[in-house]
This record gives sequence, C-alpha cells and structure tokens, in this order.
Amino acid sequence: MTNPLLEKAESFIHQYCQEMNIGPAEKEKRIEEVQNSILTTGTYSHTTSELQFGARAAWRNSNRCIGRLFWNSLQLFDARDALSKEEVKEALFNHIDYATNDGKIRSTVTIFAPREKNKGPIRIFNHQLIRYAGYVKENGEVIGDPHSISFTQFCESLGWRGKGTKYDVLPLVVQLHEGEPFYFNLPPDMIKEVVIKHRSIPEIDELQLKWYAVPIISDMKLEIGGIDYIAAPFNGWYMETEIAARNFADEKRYHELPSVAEKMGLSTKLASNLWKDRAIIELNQAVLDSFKQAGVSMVDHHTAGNQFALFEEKEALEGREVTGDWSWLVPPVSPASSHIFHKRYKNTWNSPNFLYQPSFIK
Ligand code: HEM
Ligand SMILES: N=C(Nc1cccc(CNC[C@@H]2CCCN2)c1)c1cccs1
Repeated sequence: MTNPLLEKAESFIHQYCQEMNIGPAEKEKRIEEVQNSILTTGTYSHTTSELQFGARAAWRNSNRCIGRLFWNSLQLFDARDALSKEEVKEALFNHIDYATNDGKIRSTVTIFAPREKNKGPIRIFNHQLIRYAGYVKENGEVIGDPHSISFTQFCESLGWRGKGTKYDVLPLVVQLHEGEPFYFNLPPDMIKEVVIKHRSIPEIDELQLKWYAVPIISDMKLEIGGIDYIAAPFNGWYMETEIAARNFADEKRYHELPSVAEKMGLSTKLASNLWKDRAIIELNQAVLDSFKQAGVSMVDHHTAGNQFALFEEKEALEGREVTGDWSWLVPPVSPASSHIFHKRYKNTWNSPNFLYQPSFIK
C-alpha cells in the first residue's frame, strides 16, 4: 500500500539533496528519519534548510510569475513555533517591516506551522497583508477597492470599522487552531504608501491616487514534500502594470481611466481616439516615476521581461525546463513587445509550489 505523503516526502528529499549537493550517506539517513516519522506519527517536519530550499523552489516553479530570476535570494522567516496570538502578530509585523526595509524591498516569506494531525493550524484570512477596503453605499456607489468588498464586510462582521475612505487599510484577520477568527489593525507607520504624480502632466496629480508599496500575498498555500503550509505570506516588489494597468484601470477595480483621460484633455467619445491606451501609458509612467521618486523598489514590464529571459537562460544551463502560464506571464501593456508573447510554455505544475486554497468566506 503506497503512502502518498511518503512518496512526496522522498521525492522532495531527493531533490533537496541533489540540488544542495548532499551525499548519499547523509541522504539515506534523512530519508530513513522521514520514513520513521511518517510511519510513527503520520507526518514529518522539515529542517529550516529544507524549508528555505522548498520555498525558493516553490517560487521557481510558480508558472504565473514573471519575477522568478531572483528565486534563490528569497529570505525565509521560520515562524513554525509562533502559536499564540501575540507571536503570530509579532511574526506578521516583522515580515512587513523586514520586507519594506524603508523602500528597498526584500523578497521574503514567513512560514507558520502546517496542519498537524487534527490540530488545525494558523490561517490568515487576508488576500494580502496590506490591502484597501471596499464599501458599497446605500445608493450602490462603491468606495475603495471593489475586490475587497466581501472581505471588508467580513471584517465588519467581526466588529471592525473603517473610516470609509478610498484607501482604508484593512485589518489582519487570523484564525488559530480552528478558534474564532480575530482581527488587529496594522500600525499606520508600518505601512509605506506612494502618492502617484506625473512628471509632466500635473493635472494627473489632482486625482490624488496612491498605492501601498509592498504586495504581500497571504492567502496561498505553500506545498513542500507533501506538507501544506496554509499560512505562508510572501512578498516581492510590484511590476508597475499591476497597479497602473489593472488595479487603477480595471472597470471592476478603481476604474480611473476616464478621469485620467479627462485630466489629459482627451476626448473619450470615440474608442478610436485610443484615449484608454494613452491614459494607461501615462498612468504607468506616473506609477514608475512616483515609486522611483519615493525610493520604493519596482520593476517596469520591459525590464521584468528581460529578467525573465535571463531566468530562462539560467534554468536551461541548469538543465531545468521552465514551466509557465503564458496568459499570466505576458504583461497587460504592449504584450507583443515582450519575447514571452512569441513563445510557448508548458503549464505543468511542479512541486514544491504555491497553490490556491479554498477561501474561508462562506
Ligand atoms: C521580486 C519581485 C517579483 C515580481 C516583480 C513578481 C511579479 C509577479 C507578477 C506581475 C505576477 C502576476 C500577478 C497578477 O497578475 O495578479 C506574479 C505572480 C506570482 N508570483 Fe511573482 N513576482 C515577484 C516575486 C515573487 C515572490 C518572492 C514569490 C514567492 C516566493 C512570487 C510568487 C508568485 C506567484 C505564486 C504568482 C501567481 C499568483 C496567482 O496565481 O494568483 N513572486 N508575480
Ligand atoms: N508583484 C507581485 N504581484 C502579485 C503576485 C502574486 C499574486 C498577486 C495578486 N494576483 C491577484 C490579483 C487580484 C486580482 C487579479 N490580480 C500579485 C507579488 C506579490 C507577492 C510577491 S510578488
């Protein structure tokens, strides 16, 4: 009778030992340790070194990520012993502080305890550690980020109240061992934000747009060698198109293109005026300039594409095939100007990896 966890564990240890140049004797010893643990306790625990390699390999295997060139420089915080509210809060604050690094962003992952037997582990309910609230007013008007409406309502059901502005930072919501979810606000001075201004179109500044500096995904599961780390927040830095061509531009997000076009003095009457395209380009330019001016790390979509090409070359030298999800890898601005557009990628899913997990909101 094959034990699925045993197979995944052995396969991961083989990969770890191969890539870390660990000899056969030490490998066999570790394999035996893991086998015994699984057979006696039903699970096993990673060494910190295995955890660090596993998280880096998971980033390297993330098919939808254009930023993978730097996979081997991911910083790990091992928070598997953080089991109380205070310790979890401390670990999350430490992540935000360390990653932000006053704007010189450091790619970081914090890994909390995995599911142990029946003890449900820690679960973070936020999509990202820093995210703006979304509200629907009586008259149906939406304030803030529409993408956050349901989570904002959930926070309010826990007793949280926002100011009701366009940029209210949501609280962190955590559940410990299947207990009642609890929330806590982030100290405002911990959250770095960038006000968006344009170098040569000052009218755009009048829109008073801003965005937070560090994207920290907190709702994905990190799977390593058959172990599911369901709380493993990770961050990199933004590619400008994410903010300027999606978060601000999508009709179902901040829907700012008509206002940007109007500030630019463009007529929005005819689609063939390409007013949307002109607005998107100037918004991308403003986001890039503002982040640079603020000393906050960010990559433009051309540089990111070139870095991805380098990643592909390096992987080929290592004898690894790059897997990818073309539809996510191509940037949403000038896609055909990127080499990615003209290539195909196998979208096979390798382990370790980051995966979606069922959202908690009922
Ligand atoms: C260092 C700078 C980084 C940049 C510029 C970058 C860029 C991106 C972009 C633009 C996306 C598409 C997001 C979207 O369209 O919503 C993405 C997806 C992704 N990235 Fe990266 N990334 C970086 C670092 C990281 C790190 C450190 C990790 C994990 C350790 C990571 C894991 C992922 C994953 C798992 C996805 C897919 C998310 C999903 O399926 O929803 N990335 N990345
Ligand atoms: N630059 C980043 N962007 C990013 C990466 C993964 C996932 C996401 C969020 N994707 C979902 C959003 C929300 C709707 C459509 N896009 C953003 C990073 C976030 C964390 C590490 S890198």
